[in-house]
Amino acid sequence: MLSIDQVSVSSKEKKIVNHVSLSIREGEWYALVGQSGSGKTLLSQAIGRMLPANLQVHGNIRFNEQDLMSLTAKEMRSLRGKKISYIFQDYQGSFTPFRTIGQHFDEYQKVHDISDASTRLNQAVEALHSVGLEESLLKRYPFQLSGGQLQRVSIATALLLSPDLIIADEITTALDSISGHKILELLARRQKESGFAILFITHDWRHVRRYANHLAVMKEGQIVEAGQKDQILSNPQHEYTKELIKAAPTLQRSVLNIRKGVTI
Ligand SMILES: Nc1ncnc2c1ncn2[C@@H]1O[C@H](COP(=O)(O)OP(=O)(O)OP(=O)(O)O)[C@@H](O)[C@H]1O
Repeated sequence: MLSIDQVSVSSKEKKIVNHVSLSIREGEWYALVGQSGSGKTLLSQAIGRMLPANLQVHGNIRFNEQDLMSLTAKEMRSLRGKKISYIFQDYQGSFTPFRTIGQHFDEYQKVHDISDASTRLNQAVEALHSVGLEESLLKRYPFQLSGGQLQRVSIATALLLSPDLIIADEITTALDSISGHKILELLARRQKESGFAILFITHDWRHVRRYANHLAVMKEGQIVEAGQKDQILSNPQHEYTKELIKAAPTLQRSVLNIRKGVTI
């Protein structure tokens, strides 16, 4: 469904993402890991044409047989949210403090041409229920919600229009570990129900181990290794992947388990 072919992202000074290729299939949970600054976020922003204005992108990005690089800005805006949605680490930044949660939903729906007010309300209530939240939250302001609740609202909004691909960029980093765990369990449940694919950017190997089917390892703007998660965890080829796995102590046990044939 998503095919990235020889994509580079450059500033005037340097190439930051360097000829990256990867493809994500329907319903897949595709993890992208790698050191800080390796270009994971910029690559994910390039997909939705959300890059900062000082950066240029080259290469081919196809989504459901559509060439994303050739879409107009308007076509791209309509595709974002409907077909490809983002969930960010900085969920606070996704909300305007003086607007209620209901007004956030309403605005998002209006941008996507849902013109009937009662349809918008019903859809928002259903979306909140689907992430385990009460309808009464619609009247509240973002500061009246916990971090976990706000991130649930972000997920509900991202899933509102039933996209085919969710891009989730370190979505649990700002949460405590229990809230983070609940958020990922929720995302996994919604994925089972709806069948969307996820590009999942993370530093946490425990999350890779638990949720991903596929894995790509990025270093200094390039993908150094990609493949089925179990295969890479049990038999990493690149030195950098080996180093990363070694640096994640809890993963060591899991790798041993894979080698012994225990499912992780
Ligand atoms: N607008 C920009 N102009 C120039 N360089 C940028 C810009 N945005 C990001 N960079 C640089 O590009 C590199 C890659 O950034 P990116 O945010 O994609 O890394 P990352 O792998 O997502 O890191 P992290 O895991 O810390 O989020 C970094 O060195 C960053 O400083």
